[in-house]
Amino acid sequence: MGLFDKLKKGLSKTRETFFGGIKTLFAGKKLDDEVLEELEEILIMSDMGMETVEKILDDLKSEYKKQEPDDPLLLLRDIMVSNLESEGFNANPQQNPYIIFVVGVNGSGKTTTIAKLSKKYISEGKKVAIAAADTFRAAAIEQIKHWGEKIGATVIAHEHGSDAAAVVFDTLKHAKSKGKEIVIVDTAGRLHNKSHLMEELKKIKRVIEKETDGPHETLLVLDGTTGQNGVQQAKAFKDSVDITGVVVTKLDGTAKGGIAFSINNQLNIPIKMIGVGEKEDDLQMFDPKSYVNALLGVEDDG
Ligand SMILES: Nc1nc2c(ncn2[C@@H]2O[C@H](COP(=O)(O)OP(=O)(O)OP(=O)(O)O)[C@@H](O)[C@H]2O)c(=O)[nH]1
Repeated sequence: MGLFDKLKKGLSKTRETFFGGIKTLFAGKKLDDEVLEELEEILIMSDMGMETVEKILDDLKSEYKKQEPDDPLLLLRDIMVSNLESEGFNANPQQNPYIIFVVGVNGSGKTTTIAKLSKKYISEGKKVAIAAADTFRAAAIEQIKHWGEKIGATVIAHEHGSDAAAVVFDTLKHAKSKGKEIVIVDTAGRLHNKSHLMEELKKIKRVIEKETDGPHETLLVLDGTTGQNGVQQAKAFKDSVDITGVVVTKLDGTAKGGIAFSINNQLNIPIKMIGVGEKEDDLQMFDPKSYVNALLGVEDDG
């Protein structure tokens, strides 16, 4: 199965529940008030966020008048795409080591994301070191070690319960002495309380800043099924560490695929990757056009 087919399959729940209905709604009709009202309802239900829905509708109305398109669905597609911000995969970063700091609550898909990213860099011929800095959970250390072995990345780990910042310090030292071009830092998603967690993340960040010119990327991994709660959670992370990109996972498990727009808009952070299933290839680099095509059931025209 090709990447787009995987994406389409992963987004079938949200397409079948909400977005797919737009095609039928538009078929052979003029975009009059009634059609636009129904469209508005679909978009709101998809968790897109009111502000984005209004912006998309305004753009659609004015462009529809101007362009009189044969296929308004493609016009809507283009407008939706312009409301999503993405940032490509930095395959050949100039900084060495290039440091990717990964944060997010437990269970959001951090480990899967780290494994996938490491694999991608390894396939680009880069050497990868992973800091097992979620020392709060013994299982997390084991899980990341297991992945490291599987994909050929070195994992630097200390004992369960040890100082996370010290693990990061050692990983940076290792990367510099062994010529590892990419360092990925796994972190805890839950400590005794939220402020404790945020303090730990800040401490790790200070270590990275002191030892290198990084972090070069700070990725927040967000479970797409948590909807608006996830967006609130993201704000807390954003306030503590500067998030440079979001990874939205488990989009296959939600009917509300509009959440990607909401995240983009409310947080003002580009989406880097999305997860649409549990298999390795189901975590994809985020491409707004393919995403919207898959939502609307439009063929991918590149
Ligand atoms: N359906 C689906 N499941 C996913 C996706 N991404 C991750 N998962 C699953 O979600 C669960 C949690 O993923 P992990 O990568 O272990 O998450 P984590 O944030 O590292 O969690 P901890 O190990 O608990 O800290 C696993 O069972 C994954 O297989 C996705 O895009 N879709």
